[in-house]
Amino acid sequence: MTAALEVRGLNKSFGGITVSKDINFDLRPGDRKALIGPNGAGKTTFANLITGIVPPSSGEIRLDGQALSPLGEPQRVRAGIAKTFQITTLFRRLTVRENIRLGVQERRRQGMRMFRRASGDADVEAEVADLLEQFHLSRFADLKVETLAYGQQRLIEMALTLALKPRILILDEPAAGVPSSESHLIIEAIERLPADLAVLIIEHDMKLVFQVARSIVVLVNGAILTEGTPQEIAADERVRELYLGARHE
Ligand SMILES: Nc1ncnc2c1ncn2[C@@H]1O[C@H](COP(=O)(O)OP(=O)(O)OP(=O)(O)O)[C@@H](O)[C@H]1O
Repeated sequence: MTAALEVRGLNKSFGGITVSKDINFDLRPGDRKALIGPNGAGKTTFANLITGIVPPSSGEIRLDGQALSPLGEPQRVRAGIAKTFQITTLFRRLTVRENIRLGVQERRRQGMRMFRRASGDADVEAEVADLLEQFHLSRFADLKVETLAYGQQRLIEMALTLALKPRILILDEPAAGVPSSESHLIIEAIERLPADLAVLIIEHDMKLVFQVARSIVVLVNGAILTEGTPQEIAADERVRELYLGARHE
């Protein structure tokens, strides 16, 4: 089966520094792939190359065989590539429901422009209710975002991103800043994502990575060191050195 997302020979340099080195990477429908690596390994840059925030120096990224290079960031979102919103983009004084409704309405507006398809308020509300349910946010629906725990705010971000109906979902540090007592909320939400969605998780929290990822890519100095199942990665001496070496010195 053709990969939904194919990255071939991707390179990126900032000035004289190469931050992405000859990256080859596939993401298929249903994948739960994690990208890990030490600070500065180039994980965020790789995500930014996929979403179109930064252009590559060379190489190619294709979605269903189509080169993404002509498309800017908003066009890639419309093509189905979405990265989680950051909390700063939530309207903190609006309720959870109002925030998610804005996301659904925005996607429908885009859709109408493209397909001239009319959609009623009832459809919007039904979709909002489904997203609230999926992320176990229904009981908080009419509370202001600012009153919720940080972990729940990160769930709202995820729900908003899902409102875009992406095919490729990039979760950029979904557990960052979330207290460990709330990290199960994030893990459960990832486990409940639609089965056919292609998911790439960039995360430092190894507990989360090993719990939700079915395959793990290790990036070091901009290059892929190895890719494997969680069991293979956990047993890989080079990876153990990377993560444990410093602590055992
Ligand atoms: N716009 C930019 N201009 C110049 N250098 C950059 C730019 N963006 C990133 N870099 C450099 O590229 C390298 C990789 O950064 P990147 O943020 O992609 O790594 P990362 O693996 O996501 O790190 P972290 O885990 O700390 O977030 C770093 O050395 C960084 O300083």
